[in-house]
Amino acid sequence: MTRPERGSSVQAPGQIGLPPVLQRPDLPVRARLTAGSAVTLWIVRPSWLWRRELAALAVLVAVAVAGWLARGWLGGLLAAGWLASSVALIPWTRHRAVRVWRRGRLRRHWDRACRYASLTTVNDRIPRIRKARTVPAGDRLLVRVPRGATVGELEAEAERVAAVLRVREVRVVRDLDRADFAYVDVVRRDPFANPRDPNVSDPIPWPWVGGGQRSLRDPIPVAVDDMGDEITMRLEGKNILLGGEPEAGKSAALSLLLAAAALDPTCEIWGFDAKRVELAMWRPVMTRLVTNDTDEAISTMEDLIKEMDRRYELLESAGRRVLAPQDAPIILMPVDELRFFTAHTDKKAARHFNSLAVDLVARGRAARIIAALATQKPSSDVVPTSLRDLVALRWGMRCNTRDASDTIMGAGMASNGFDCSDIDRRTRGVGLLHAEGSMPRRCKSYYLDDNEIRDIVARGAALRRLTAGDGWV
Ligand SMILES: Nc1ncnc2c1ncn2[C@@H]1O[C@H](COP(=O)(O)OP(=O)(O)OP(=O)(O)O)[C@@H](O)[C@H]1O
Repeated sequence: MTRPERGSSVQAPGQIGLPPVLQRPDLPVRARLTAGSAVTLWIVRPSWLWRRELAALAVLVAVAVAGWLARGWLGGLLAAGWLASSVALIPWTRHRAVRVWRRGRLRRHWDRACRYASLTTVNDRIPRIRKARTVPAGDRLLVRVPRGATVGELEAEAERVAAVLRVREVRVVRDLDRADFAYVDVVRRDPFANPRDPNVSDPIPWPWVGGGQRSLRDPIPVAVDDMGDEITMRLEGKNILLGGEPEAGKSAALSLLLAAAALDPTCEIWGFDAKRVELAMWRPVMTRLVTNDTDEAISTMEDLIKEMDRRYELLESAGRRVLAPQDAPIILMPVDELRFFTAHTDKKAARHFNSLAVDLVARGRAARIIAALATQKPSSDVVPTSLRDLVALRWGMRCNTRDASDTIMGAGMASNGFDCSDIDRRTRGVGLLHAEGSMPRRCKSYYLDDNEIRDIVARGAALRRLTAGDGWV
């Protein structure tokens, strides 16, 4: 007999003239309720889920009974009151009690959500919470799926689980080493929304703001994700593309990379700034700065390509494939407002710039030349696919459309749920950061104000003078 499709209905044979009877043959037949299963269903399972609360109640009752036995009913009342008020008044016990109660409530809600989402196995097991921690956006759980189930099934029902839990979203990511473990993010709120004034995006200070010398080879802290975890970025051997609508926070994000480069005195910065004011503050630590002059931009690009070829010749003559730190400095090439150069009205100049940029981005990584390209118009005429696909790191701030989002994040990303046009316009600096080998993460960049930038630039310039051999700073 062929099994009808899930959710379909068939007409049962009935008497002629009666309305058709719809059946749901796909519904599982319930087992008969025995005394044992009733006890399990209505007593054992709820008691297990309430076990911590029941244990606390049992202790309270035991203390009250002890008091009653010793001093009568007044003694019982006083003993129970003393225990309850001690737990409530001592901060340590109060926090612990609240935490235990919250965890218990989370487990009960999770249990109910999994059962409503039909995530039970044939022997009535559901994915179990092994660890839980509270994060700014809600809860992060480590969940183990029971035998016979897969993490994929939990992922497929994430939306249903979220609806039962009454939260914004439930995200499921399988553990790389264990197929039965999954990280589940229960997103209850937007941690980047400012509850005091939703129109103001509260800046998060950059952890390296007050520090001394740094290396661009180290992981650079750039953002905090919505689970409260810091996101770092390794720039060496990579390129990065930043895109988003005006005022979305691209220049602020780019300034973090510039700040890290400024604090590394061995690093050279060759900047392209079509708006003239975005990189102007960094001029003291820059080797070259091109503004809105396409001819100069092209000749600087050509110089960079010459430098790249010189580095490859050096490697060839030394019989090596990898450039050592002492061979040549890292060059950071920030471009603020890519559109001005790649989609310039002088089509010939724009084509020339594009071909140089593609060559530099394609071959520059091993020669330690890092391109950091920012654009406020993420469209294919501004960011040619031939250029975008060579860039490993993508950072999409709020975009106007799904297409614009896909131009930065990659084709099809928006329909897979990674859509920068979903980001709230008011939460400036929030975006999706897509690093190689991982899924894009929603995050908010750290922020440097003008005074902090001035301070970092002064320190960077002093470090450069010191490295160049000047005895004074
Ligand atoms: N991470 C952040 N935290 C807090 N505020 C931010 C953040 N990033 C940006 N902002 C706010 O948004 C404003 C615009 O940021 P920014 O200049 O970086 O945007 P942009 O995308 O480069 O804009 P444009 O394309 O017009 O140059 C900043 O002046 C700042 O007030």
